[in-house]
Amino acid sequence: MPCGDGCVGCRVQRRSGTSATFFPSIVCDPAPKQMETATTTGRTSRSCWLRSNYREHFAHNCPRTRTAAAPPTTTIAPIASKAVQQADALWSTPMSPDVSGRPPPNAYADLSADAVRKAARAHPTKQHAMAAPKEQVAAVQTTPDETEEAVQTWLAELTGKDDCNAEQASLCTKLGMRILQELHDSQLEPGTPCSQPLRWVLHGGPGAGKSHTLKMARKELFEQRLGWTHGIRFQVVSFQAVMAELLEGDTIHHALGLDWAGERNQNLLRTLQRARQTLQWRWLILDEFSVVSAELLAQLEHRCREIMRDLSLAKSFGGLNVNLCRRCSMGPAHREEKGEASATALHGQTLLWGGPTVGMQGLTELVRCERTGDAWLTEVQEQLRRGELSEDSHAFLHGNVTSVPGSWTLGRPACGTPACAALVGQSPDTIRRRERAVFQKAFADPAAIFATNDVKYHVNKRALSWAAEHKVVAHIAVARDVASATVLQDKMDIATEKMQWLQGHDQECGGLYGLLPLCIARATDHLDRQRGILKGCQGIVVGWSSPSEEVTGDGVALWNKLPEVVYIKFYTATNWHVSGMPDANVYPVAPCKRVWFLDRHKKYPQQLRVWRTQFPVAPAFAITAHVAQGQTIIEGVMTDLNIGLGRNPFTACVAFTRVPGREKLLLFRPFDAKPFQRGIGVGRELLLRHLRGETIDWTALLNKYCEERQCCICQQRKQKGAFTTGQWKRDDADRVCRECGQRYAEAGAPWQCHILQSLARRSQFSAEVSPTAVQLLSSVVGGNVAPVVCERHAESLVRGASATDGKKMGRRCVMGARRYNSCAASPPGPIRDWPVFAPAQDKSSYDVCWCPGMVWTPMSLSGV
Ligand SMILES: Nc1ncnc2c1ncn2[C@@H]1O[C@H](COP(=O)(O)OP(=O)(O)OP(=O)(O)O)[C@@H](O)[C@H]1O
Repeated sequence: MPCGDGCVGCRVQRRSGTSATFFPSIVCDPAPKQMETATTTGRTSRSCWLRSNYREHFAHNCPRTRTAAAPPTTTIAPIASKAVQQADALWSTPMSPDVSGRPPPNAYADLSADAVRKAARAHPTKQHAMAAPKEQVAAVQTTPDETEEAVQTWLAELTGKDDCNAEQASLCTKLGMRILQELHDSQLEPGTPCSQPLRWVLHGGPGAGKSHTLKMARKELFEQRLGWTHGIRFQVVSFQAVMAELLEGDTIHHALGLDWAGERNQNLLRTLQRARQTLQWRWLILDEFSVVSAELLAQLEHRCREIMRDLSLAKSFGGLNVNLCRRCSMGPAHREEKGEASATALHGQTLLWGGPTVGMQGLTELVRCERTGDAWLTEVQEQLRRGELSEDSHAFLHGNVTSVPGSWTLGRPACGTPACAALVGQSPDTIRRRERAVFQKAFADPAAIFATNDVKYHVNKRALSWAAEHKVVAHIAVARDVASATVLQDKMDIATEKMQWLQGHDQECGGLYGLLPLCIARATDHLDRQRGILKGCQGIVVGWSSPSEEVTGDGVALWNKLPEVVYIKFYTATNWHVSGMPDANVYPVAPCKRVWFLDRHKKYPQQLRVWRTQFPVAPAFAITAHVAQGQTIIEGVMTDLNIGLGRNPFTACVAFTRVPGREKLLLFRPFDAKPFQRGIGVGRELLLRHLRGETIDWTALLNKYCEERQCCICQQRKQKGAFTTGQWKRDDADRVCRECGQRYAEAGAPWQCHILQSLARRSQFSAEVSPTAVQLLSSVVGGNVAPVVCERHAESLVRGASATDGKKMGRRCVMGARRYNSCAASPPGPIRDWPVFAPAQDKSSYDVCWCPGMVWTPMSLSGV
């Protein structure tokens, strides 16, 4: 993050009273505290950024709106609206007058959309590396280069390589040794037992070079030295398509044919086809497995057993060598069907925790951050990752007072930059203004990475300022919403309604934008696997077939009717060319139609159906952290660490760790340090220790984290989850587990007697107050004392045997009461301190049996 006019080396000094404060990073205008909530309020916040433009346009184009009186009122929660205002303020650059009403040249207007689309459907001129060939030859292929010598030469060269550090070399050696072992095994006599496959984990912090190492091993060893082909001898998979694209691999689901739809027979057929293609797989490399749930890992393993030629059921992953690449970053992004969850999750966990025979055999840890040489940034990244953000780092990030100095040494900025020296003595506001001027210019283009889709949606408003800055007209594709007959009956003013739909969140409208600015775009679907245009793939709109209706003004052109295609130049791993197109990597994207429901929050059946037609792309000014995983973004990143206490801090860390240096990082707004100071769950560290082969004191951990308490009914000791919160918190011995409670509730006897501790039917509780007890109490307090019915307790009596109710009520069954009364002659505790009850005025008000809990409950007696 630069100080002054772009110096990257120092932290700008500013005077504040007697102490010097520093600005290592740039933070845009401090936002009010409530902004935090805006991040978490979800989708209540709506963009109104084009409303006025569109309203005007709509009024001229839709006859029904001319008579429609009131403009639509969009309700925006006050807190959320502040977030919108801030985004608007940041990117509300006025449109350039030069471009107003002047459409940009469209070199693609004359192309025939149909012909181009037909050409795009044909196979790409160059096969994209990522997509596995549709049908591999089933016959076993041998590669002549597959020799021990080839492997050993490569291993020997590793030591002299500049781009391979010691830990990375250690993993490469591991892979190489395994290949040598397999080559050796292939020489053995048939029937001789072979060595165990390698199941290994590669772990490291952000930017440690995990993907780099895997790529190196794949390209240099597998492909160049051994002549292996991806998809035939080895497979690289990842959970998300964008991650897979980065590694030139494939998604887990696609590569292994998971979750196929259709008939079972069809699936079996496809499984057979897949098995033919995977006949010679020897290696499976899974990147970013920290976002893979235990269920999916189990499914993957199961599918490997199904499709691999090794028929031994005892072998995990069907006898494949498996390399899992892991970052301690985010939680699983994937959840499986509930029905199967527990069984498959357990199996998935066994693969990690089960030890070398069934699971992972060990791990290699990459400890050096290779992405950035910025020691300060690396330290802050590590603090964020570990959940141990120091107060000083937090203060540095906000330009607040710190307890340690930055670059200010010996009365001058240590960086020696004149621009930084000029800032000395300036007011904090001036410094901030100048810094903002620097960052706003520098961060006009870079992607913003956010934890959730909601904030990301607002940041995409940058499209208008981007267009103004690049002196082009901002083209907005207006979605076409066709309402079903039920909607037309239900909604009286459909024109006004439609305007509001256009401003809705794309996630709620079939994943298609209502108003879609077309400049920098990102595919929201897999548009063409062969060419690597997958979900999340980025590109720039370069042209379109002429739209029939266009309204221009203020540097914005609204397309009332969508063009047949827009031409987008996609940045894919490999280059390709659609015949008939003037440029490489330009792809025609046609609008698609999706269904969404106005009453989506209602339980099924949803009836208010709307069909939306729009291009399946989104503005690419902002992406979610999940999409950004695994990328190194050298252009810079804008991110938001203001995530609120409930969110996962690791998601925010992903954005923070994508950059090669602090000057490439912009924090969207101030953030609270607390979510980043809560440490990380013990599980992550434990798994690492387990994989390292360290001895873990499981008994001590069980005692600490898996406390057990006894159920008074079944007498079994159970963990917290087996009790309701109230029962778990009980400090007496009458705790009842969920299972017992449920059993008694089903039998119609959910009320617990505090004397016998058993559960009983309501009829087993007497409606009479024991005369012995009244007599006893009267003798103690020296007057006519009668128990009083407490309506509050009476109410709780019928609700069941919760711990709190039980305590208040002192509920006892008839037998329990008898037993109590028989020993009540010598009640525990100082009798004189017993509470004195007002005499009952009207016995008829005693409609509930055991109301005077405080008098009758042994707990109350002993408690006073
Ligand atoms: N040994 C090395 N020498 C030089 N550069 C390296 C080395 N290892 C990795 N890099 C570079 O560091 C950057 C980060 O590497 P990579 O993306 O592989 O890290 P990662 O561990 O996968 O990161 P993350 O988990 O954050 O996605 C890349 O630009 C890569 O080229």
